[in-house]
Amino acid sequence: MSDQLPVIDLSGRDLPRLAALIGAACREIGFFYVVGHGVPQALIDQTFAQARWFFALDPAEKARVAIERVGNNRGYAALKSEALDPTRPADLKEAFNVGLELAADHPDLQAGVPFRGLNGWPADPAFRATLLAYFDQTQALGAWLHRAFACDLGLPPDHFEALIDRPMSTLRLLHYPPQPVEAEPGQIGAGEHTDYGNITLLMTDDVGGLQVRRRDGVWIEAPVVPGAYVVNIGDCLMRWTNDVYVSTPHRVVNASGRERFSIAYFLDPNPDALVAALPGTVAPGAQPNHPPVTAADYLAGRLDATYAHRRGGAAG
Ligand SMILES: O=C(O)CCC(=O)C(=O)O
Ligand SMILES: [Fe+2]
Repeated sequence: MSDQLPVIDLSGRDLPRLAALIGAACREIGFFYVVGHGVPQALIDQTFAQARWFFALDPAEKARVAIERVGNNRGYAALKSEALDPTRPADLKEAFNVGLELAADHPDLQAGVPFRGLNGWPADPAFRATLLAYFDQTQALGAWLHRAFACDLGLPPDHFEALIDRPMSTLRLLHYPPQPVEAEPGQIGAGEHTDYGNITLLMTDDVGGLQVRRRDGVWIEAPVVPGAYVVNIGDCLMRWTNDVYVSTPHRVVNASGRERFSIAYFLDPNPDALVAALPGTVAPGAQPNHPPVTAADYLAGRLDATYAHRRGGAAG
């Protein structure tokens, strides 16, 4: 079994050829890098610069956009407020989440569509503009990857298009302070977990620390590949493909002695997308592995299990 994750060059966007490479990675390990992805490096650099600016703000400023206040899984999640692996102490990371940006009078908000809500923004308009531009670029890249998935699965390339075009996606800035000496035993940057959505597009700085658990249980490093996105399959797409694609456990151990920044784009489908075994993924005569569920119900169930601030019927 390889101890390296595949690196796939998307330049030229040759769909049938790339779909085969991407599909193989999704079936075998559920993790791959993409280069030639078309997201401008300048925008990536600006987004990291904005992340550094935001996480350096006073605690009181960050608290103004706290996830508990903003709601709908948006805003600032403080250090040690989450445990991705509930059997371990809380994660040594802080985060800032952005969802699909809607006008205050958007009908989805009046209608109470799940996961629709207003983003909470710190005062600097450049922060908002940069993050929204980045959100759009990664959503577009993710949409193209879904064309490749469809092609690999024997479906029309646009199969997912209308199911992911008003997504519940979250753009998440992450900051991992250097692992402190007083960390509790077993406390790491991000505990072992699988992601919840369809795919995650992860950009990291040069610090490293992402680890991926191969299907034989062995942990391997996901080294920094400058400019590349780490793409991984989430549980929702695994379920949608009737477990043909695999979501793979991963974690972050920041043993570098330096602070670490990363930017994750979690691509979740539209709230009302029905996640039911895709045509061709169930063997003739067999039953699907999972009952159908809407993408919103599925995501809500997964987030509720991880985040204390959502428990007890709170709207956010
Ligand atoms: O920061 C990273 O490198 C990965 C974070 C991650 O896996 C997550 O937030 O789901
Ligand atoms: Fe993750």
